[in-house]
Amino acid sequence: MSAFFKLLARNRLALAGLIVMGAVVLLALLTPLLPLANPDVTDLGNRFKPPLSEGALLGTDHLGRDLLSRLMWGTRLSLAVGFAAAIIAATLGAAIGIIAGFYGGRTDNVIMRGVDMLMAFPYILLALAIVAALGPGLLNALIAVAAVNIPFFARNIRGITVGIAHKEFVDAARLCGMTDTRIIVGEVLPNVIPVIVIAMSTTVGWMILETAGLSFLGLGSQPPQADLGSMLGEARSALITNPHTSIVPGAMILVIVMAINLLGDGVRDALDPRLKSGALSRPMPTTRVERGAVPAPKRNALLSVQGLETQFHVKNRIYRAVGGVDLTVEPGECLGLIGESGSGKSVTALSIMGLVASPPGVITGGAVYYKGEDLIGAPYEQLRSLRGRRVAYIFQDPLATLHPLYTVGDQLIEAIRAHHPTPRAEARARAIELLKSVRIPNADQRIDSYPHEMSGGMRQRVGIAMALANDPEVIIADEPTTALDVTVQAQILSLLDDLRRDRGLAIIFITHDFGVVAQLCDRVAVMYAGRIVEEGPTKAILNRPAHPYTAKLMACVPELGQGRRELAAIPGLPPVVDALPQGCAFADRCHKVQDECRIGDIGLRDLPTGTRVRCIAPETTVSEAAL
Ligand SMILES: Nc1ncnc2c1ncn2[C@@H]1O[C@H](COP(=O)(O)OP(=O)(O)OP(=O)(O)O)[C@@H](O)[C@H]1O
Repeated sequence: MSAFFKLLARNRLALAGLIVMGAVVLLALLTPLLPLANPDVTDLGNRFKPPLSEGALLGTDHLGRDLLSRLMWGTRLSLAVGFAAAIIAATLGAAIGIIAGFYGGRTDNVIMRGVDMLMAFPYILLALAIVAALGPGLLNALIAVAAVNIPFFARNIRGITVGIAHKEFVDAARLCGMTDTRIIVGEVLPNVIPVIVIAMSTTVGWMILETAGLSFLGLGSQPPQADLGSMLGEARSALITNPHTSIVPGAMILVIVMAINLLGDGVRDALDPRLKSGALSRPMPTTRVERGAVPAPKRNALLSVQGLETQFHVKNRIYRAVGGVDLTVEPGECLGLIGESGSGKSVTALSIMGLVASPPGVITGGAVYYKGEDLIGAPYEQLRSLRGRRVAYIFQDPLATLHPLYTVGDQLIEAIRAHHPTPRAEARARAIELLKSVRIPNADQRIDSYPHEMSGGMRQRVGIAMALANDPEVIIADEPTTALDVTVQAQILSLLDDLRRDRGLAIIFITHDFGVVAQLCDRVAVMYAGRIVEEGPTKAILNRPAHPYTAKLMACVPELGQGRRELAAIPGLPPVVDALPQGCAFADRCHKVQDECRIGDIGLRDLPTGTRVRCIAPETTVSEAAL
């Protein structure tokens, strides 16, 4: 709750709305206690007194009644009716929407066609018809306003419920044998409540206006009772001669509706959890860079990452996702980047081309040298010309990266023409060639398929074809085979292996899977809590893992034909990256932990096996390794 208020307070307009609305509601609540004149007592001798007159701060109306007093009592009534109508409309509309969306089929059809019929009438006409049928009066106006707003809530909530009713957690609740009522109350309702609150906060102002409208027409509050609409209605005849009688209630309506709308927008933004990490704010075209000294290039590698540090600044917390990573990759070489989920592999890969979304991402240190040129902090135009053309990415889920409404051919052609303006026919021929090179059968026809018409393996090949579209020198593949079955995975791996041999591609291959590393990678870097803990030739690491974490990771992998062996899961969880411990981040989970492991910064040190390890008591000791 306090997080909600903090978020709300960050939005200055919403905060202003909250303060104004709070003051208006407080005044309305305190009205009976304030020393105000009786709002209904007429005094014809004192008609139309101007504002700031003695005994009448805001003047008097056509019957000599005190305008300040009528304004306070009228505001109280208008707010009460507006809020009551909003609560009634939200409750009934949400109930109707949830039932229609949850049960679907005929129930949904019958209910929603009824709602459609109500929505077919203009709001105010429908409200007028209801009041005409029930008779004028404030209660009937409230019923009319609530009734005309029920369809709005029903439609909104039904749409949300349809999506939720088909989610896995609802299926799981059904499988547990829960009744429909329990599923609706326990699973569906908590998910739609934020939407109801948001819809209410943005419509309550509208309902206050509608009630005022009915009172203005004489169908709401009846004389002598004052509400804001009836005050305006009564002042209509003196609009020119005594404008203050209209301005006073009119200004109050304006203030209330503006304040509620600003507050409603703020509530909506604060309730959306994606906004907390800046997900809906427009990301910068490249990751924000705030680094100190820039490390000099160590050697002339094709791509060399040095001391890379990337953080996420979310409110007052700092998540150190990447804490000083060094990597190099040469033409024709495949470097595996392996580690548990959350170890910082993807953030490292995305930082290379400045693709980490800012906000909240910030590169706080290090350098990325591509052919000796530092890419961190490079101008957007330079990065843009390198992205896809020199350094290309393949992501894990091609269904999420391919556009669902364009054919794969269109998307390939766009990728080709983004860097090399070529005639469309030529680009199409090249796209077919690319599809053939990733072994898609019937490439000439498949080019006109939409992503959903292809299998997962084929889509992933399209992703690879797109990465190859501009003949890049480096490909960064972020778990491209995780979502695929083993046969397709083997095909994709052999395809990548052939490509790097034929074209001299450098590949950084991110994975969880040591099997994949063994098959494809020349060298491997093991990441833990944002740092490389072991790095070296694949064979050396697979034969003699030196870091206890690497050894434990490998012990988790089942091996066919190796007899019965206990699969040792690593106890505990990786540390949270906004509170990393001193010394070795793996210490709490390590079976060889000593006091020294928790002190200072442990650096990477070379072992005679040709690997480097960040551990003071490696599994393979120097003398052992030298044997
Ligand atoms: N927008 C964000 N805000 C805060 N923290 C983030 C954000 N994005 C990533 N992180 C954190 O950065 C760390 C590294 O994430 P990253 O995605 O690089 O892990 P990973 O090793 O690639 O995991 P996986 O294998 O599951 O993809 C994680 O602890 C994650 O929680």
